[in-house]
Amino acid sequence: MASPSVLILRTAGTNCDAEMAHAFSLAGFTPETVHVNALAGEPGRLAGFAALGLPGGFSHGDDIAAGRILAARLRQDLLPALQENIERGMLVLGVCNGFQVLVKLGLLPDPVAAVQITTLARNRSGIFHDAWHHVAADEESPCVWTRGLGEHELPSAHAEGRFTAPAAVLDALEENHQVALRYAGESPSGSDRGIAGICDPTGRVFGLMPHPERWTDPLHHPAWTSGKQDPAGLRYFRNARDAV
Ligand SMILES: NC(=O)CC[C@H](N)C(=O)O
Repeated sequence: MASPSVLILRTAGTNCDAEMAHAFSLAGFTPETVHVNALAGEPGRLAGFAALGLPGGFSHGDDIAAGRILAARLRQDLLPALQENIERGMLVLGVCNGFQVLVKLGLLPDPVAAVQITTLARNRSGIFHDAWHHVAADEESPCVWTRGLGEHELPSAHAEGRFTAPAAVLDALEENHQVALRYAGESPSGSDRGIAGICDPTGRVFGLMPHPERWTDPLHHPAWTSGKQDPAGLRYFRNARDAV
């Protein structure tokens, strides 16, 4: 079978696009990195891709709030095209700044409604947090990206990672198993209910604050010399490949 293609979306300030493209290619995808200006001029291009990746970084300098400006740009120029392609089965992954964009655009938690009902606020500590920690996937979640992952480690690097929403929204997300990923220990950001990542009701659209694309090789882990390292980050991308 031909290698499925993934569109990696970038704009001014994106800085994790190369790592994300590499992770997808290790899992068997053919990545193509496209600037938002090019895609906005030709939204029909999305139809040629099996998956869409929104990488981490500091899009538009995190001005106003992280992900806010790119989300507004996507709402203005690409929202119907994104919704149509999600509806036909396109997989979507937002990592860190990409998760912030998905949440602020409202593609998470529900791409059909596309209304913002959750946010990623400043970390409770008030500082940029950069460390490895334990996370746990909800095995009952429909999320295709986290299938079979259980508890594992991932690195994070963010200043605005505190997932928060009204209690009724959090209750609904938990009930539907849309909280696909939680911090297993203390949340580095102070997220409500330890939330690290959520998916849409179909499980195909997924966003998370930690960076799976930064752990695709045993040598990426700080304890690599212990020799016990199975790069869990790569499994997210392999799961997507299996789901295509
Ligand atoms: N690594 C990232 O994508 C960082 C996201 C965003 N700039 C923040 O600091 O919260």
